[in-house]
Amino acid sequence: MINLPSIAILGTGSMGGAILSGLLAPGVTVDGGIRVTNRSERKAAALRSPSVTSLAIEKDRGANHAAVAGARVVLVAVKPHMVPDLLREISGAIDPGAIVVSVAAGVRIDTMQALVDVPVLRAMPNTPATVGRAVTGVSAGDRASDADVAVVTALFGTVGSVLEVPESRIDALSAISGSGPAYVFLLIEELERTAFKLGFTRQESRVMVENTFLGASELLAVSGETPAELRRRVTSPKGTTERAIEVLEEAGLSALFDRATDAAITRAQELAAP
Ligand SMILES: NC(=O)C1=CN([C@@H]2O[C@H](COP(=O)(O)OP(=O)(O)OC[C@H]3O[C@@H](n4cnc5c(N)ncnc54)[C@H](OP(=O)(O)O)[C@@H]3O)[C@@H](O)[C@H]2O)C=CC1
Ligand SMILES: O=C(O)[C@@H]1CCC=N1
Repeated sequence: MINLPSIAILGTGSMGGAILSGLLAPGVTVDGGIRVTNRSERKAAALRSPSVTSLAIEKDRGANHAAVAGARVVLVAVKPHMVPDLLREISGAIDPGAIVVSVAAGVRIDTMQALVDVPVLRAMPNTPATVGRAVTGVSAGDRASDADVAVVTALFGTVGSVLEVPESRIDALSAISGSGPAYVFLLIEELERTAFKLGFTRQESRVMVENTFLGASELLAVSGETPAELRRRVTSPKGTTERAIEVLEEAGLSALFDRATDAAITRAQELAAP
């Protein structure tokens, strides 16, 4: 059983919504309730339930204020460029004993602590949070206590595993696990496209490729082997896989991943100082 204190989620889109699903999972209780906000009433209405007070800015300009008042945890999950204005808007309504946790890429703790009087922490989850399989990096600012870190760890523990990292590492973590699901989905898309080009139907391509990814992930999870060893077991000496892997390596796959993650880190730095 996980017990969490009252929480407000400001911006309940892909990421905020995934975290909300963790709060609503069996075995999790939130003392004092869950309040969430969005800009549009359409989105807010879809999230409303006996356990969730869901407010829309377009219906009530004071929605964020109302959500934050009395909350012990204020989770900020709007787009990075909106964070400073949002914090300015709510700073007067945040309880003195509350903490702010932001999942926004790039936006630094110092920047946020300059706008509110309470401790600020950053968290970088990923969308597998929706199915309870997130990896979340958590960084605490200098105002945060061990108890604050424990609350945030418990919060993100409802949607997967948590790693505490210094803030200096969070952009790199974001480039790996925050963005990582998109890299995996891109590979799946590409392999499905290739299967279709080789003459399989869309449906056949999907069955083959998606089950290959799911099966390989499951094998990695249960076998206790390294990915390198599992790859070796597929790659028969002088066989067909060896030929395919040679092509990927000759084309510079390793260098491409280095470049891609460097680009994500550079973008996070740009978001820090828009
Ligand atoms: N998506 C991901 O994989 C990850 C995202 N993040 C971070 O999460 C944050 C949100 O990203 P994501 O969930 O993808 O984006 P979304 O666009 O899906 O969600 C943002 C939400 O914020 C709402 N919103 C807009 N303005 C306001 C406001 N003033 N007050 C309250 N809510 C508002 C939007 O409502 P409406 O749609 O009605 O306008 C929308 O539901 C970003 O900062 C991103 O860096 C971090 C890790 C992973
Ligand atoms: O693309 C983004 O900016 C966010 C942060 C990590 C994943 N999605």
